[in-house]
Amino acid sequence: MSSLFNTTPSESMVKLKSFSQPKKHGLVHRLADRSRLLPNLSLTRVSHATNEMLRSFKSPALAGSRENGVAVQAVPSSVLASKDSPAIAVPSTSQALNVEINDWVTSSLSVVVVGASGDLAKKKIFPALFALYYEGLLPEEFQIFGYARSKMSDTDFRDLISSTLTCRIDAAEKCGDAQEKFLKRCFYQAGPYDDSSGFAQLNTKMSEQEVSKPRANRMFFLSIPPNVFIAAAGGAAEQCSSKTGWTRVIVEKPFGRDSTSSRELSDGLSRYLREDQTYRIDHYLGKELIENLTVLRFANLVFEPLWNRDYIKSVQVIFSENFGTEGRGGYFDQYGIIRDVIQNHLLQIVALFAMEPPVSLDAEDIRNEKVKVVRSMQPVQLDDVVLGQYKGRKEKNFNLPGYLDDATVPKGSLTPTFAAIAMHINNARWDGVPFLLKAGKALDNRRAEIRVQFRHIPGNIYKHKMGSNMDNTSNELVIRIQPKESIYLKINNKVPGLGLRLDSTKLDLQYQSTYKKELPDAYERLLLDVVNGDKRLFIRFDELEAAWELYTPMLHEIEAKKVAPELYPYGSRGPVGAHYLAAKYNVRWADLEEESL
Ligand SMILES: NC(=O)C1=CN([C@@H]2O[C@H](COP(=O)(O)OP(=O)(O)OC[C@H]3O[C@@H](n4cnc5c(N)ncnc54)[C@H](OP(=O)(O)O)[C@@H]3O)[C@@H](O)[C@H]2O)C=CC1
Ligand SMILES: O=C1O[C@H](COP(=O)(O)O)[C@@H](O)[C@H](O)[C@H]1O
Repeated sequence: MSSLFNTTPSESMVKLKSFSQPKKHGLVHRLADRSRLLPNLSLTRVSHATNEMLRSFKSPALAGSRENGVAVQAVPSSVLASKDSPAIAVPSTSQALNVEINDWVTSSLSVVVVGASGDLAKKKIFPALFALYYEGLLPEEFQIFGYARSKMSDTDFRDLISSTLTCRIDAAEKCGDAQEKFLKRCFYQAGPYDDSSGFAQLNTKMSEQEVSKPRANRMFFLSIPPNVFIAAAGGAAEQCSSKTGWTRVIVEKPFGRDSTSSRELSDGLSRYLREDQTYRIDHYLGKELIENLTVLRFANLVFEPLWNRDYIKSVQVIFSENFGTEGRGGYFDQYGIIRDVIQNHLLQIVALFAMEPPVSLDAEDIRNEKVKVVRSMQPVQLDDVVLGQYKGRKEKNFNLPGYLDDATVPKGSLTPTFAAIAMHINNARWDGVPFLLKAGKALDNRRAEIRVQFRHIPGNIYKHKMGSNMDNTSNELVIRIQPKESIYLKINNKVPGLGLRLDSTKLDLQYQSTYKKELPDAYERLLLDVVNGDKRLFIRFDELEAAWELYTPMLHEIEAKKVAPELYPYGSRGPVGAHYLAAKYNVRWADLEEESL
């Protein structure tokens, strides 16, 4: 427990700061917040966790409040000397403070990548950290520490990171110099995950670098297989918790295999970390178009009134990849596509899509609404599930391997690499609207999108001009998450000319041509949010529990009955069974109707 949790109210003082504007969100606003407040050493970002903590003091004078634009921040008296010109002093306590202070004048930031030799670290984490550094979004005093069992010197580690860094096309200026400076801030410590000795050495190494600022904030990314999550969290928390600032830990999925294992994992982690320190990442929540989903819904009058069972006939959330499990078969076989993609990424999208308007953009308000809608969903029935597994395909010039051809996949595995699922939300807004989720590997293209099918136009006076297939004439809203990020609305329009002929065309927002800016990777957004203590895009423990409750009985049934997946050829459109599932709900998979990307 942090010392602030242990201190009595009298040992802390409360700092009041007036904000003339309401709390803002988004990268630009966060930057604005930071630069606006940087000169003022009393800058503190008031997180929900801090407010919760303040409320728990139960003293009206000390309780946190945001009323009338006044944010209240608790700061230990040992840190702040005076209300107006706070002199910063190193807290005398030897315990971790975990105070929510992001004051980069007085604090340094250390980012520890546990599992630094691994695939995710190289593919996503180091490039994202460099992008944030290049954009000037990290504090002046920051350093990166790699931790893994592999033996490496600092130089080897810098070479490894260097091979992962690229410069953005639209931000290549002085990028080489920035890379060099970035690499000088990288250090490596080898050690085991299940023994605290290595973490103790890491702590020493970190402390040696964290000398220029009185406070050191520490952020850990557990980029390791789940069997070592708890041990590594324990080692990191016990040996490396910051004694002067906050300590936050990012945990990657999989968060268990079912309700029971997920709860065990949460319990294990909670032995070392409080919920407010734990950041469960779902990188789909960091994607630009997903971040935009709530903007689209709640900042445009035209959509929200239609966002219900009266106007929407079905919602489809589609994820497809045109490559197999290449290289990750060992991991994948223990999970399968439902646990790998649907239970987390696609369900999170559905929750954001279908939730009621939150009271505010505060992380807890959003997450409260997400939990509510997930808990309104029916647990998935096996009748509403179609499973598939890709098989090899031989053509004249190439040979595409099947899932079972992967040497790391057990012979005869029944693990699905494709699933289509119908879900139902039992609430007043969505009663009777099928949510069709589809995810597959080794299909004919790579895409992720949300497709909203609107109902037919009642009493349509143009019916005779529109052809007999009413589905082709209904409006459809498509939110393409990737690639070629876009939002378009299919509408019926008069074909220009003297006659009266209608066709279906698009009101089309293409990000590439409209914004002319390379979009940040999801990990950049999410890592920055952790730095800023913003939990809006991270999964709360009760959300996770509710999510597993929807899928666990069905997953167990599949395993108990040894349900065989329908085979589909590598590079195809997936198993035929998926069409029957859609037909059962009187809809078609809309991605199949459209030209491929
Ligand atoms: N890669 C990806 O695209 C994604 C990964 N994830 C999740 O992120 C985490 C990291 O993924 P990824 O980087 O692919 O994982 P890796 O398999 O590459 O493992 C990361 C590191 O952990 C160590 N390690 C590997 N296997 C074991 C083991 N059995 N016991 C102890 N240590 C081991 C290795 O380092 P060393 O031997 O040096 O200690 C390895 O470099 C996982 O939880 C994964 O499920 C989530 C989404 C996507
Ligand atoms: O979490 C995962 O996501 C990736 C797909 O992520 P994307 O950002 O490239 O769309 C998926 O390939 C992987 O199996 C899964 O674990």
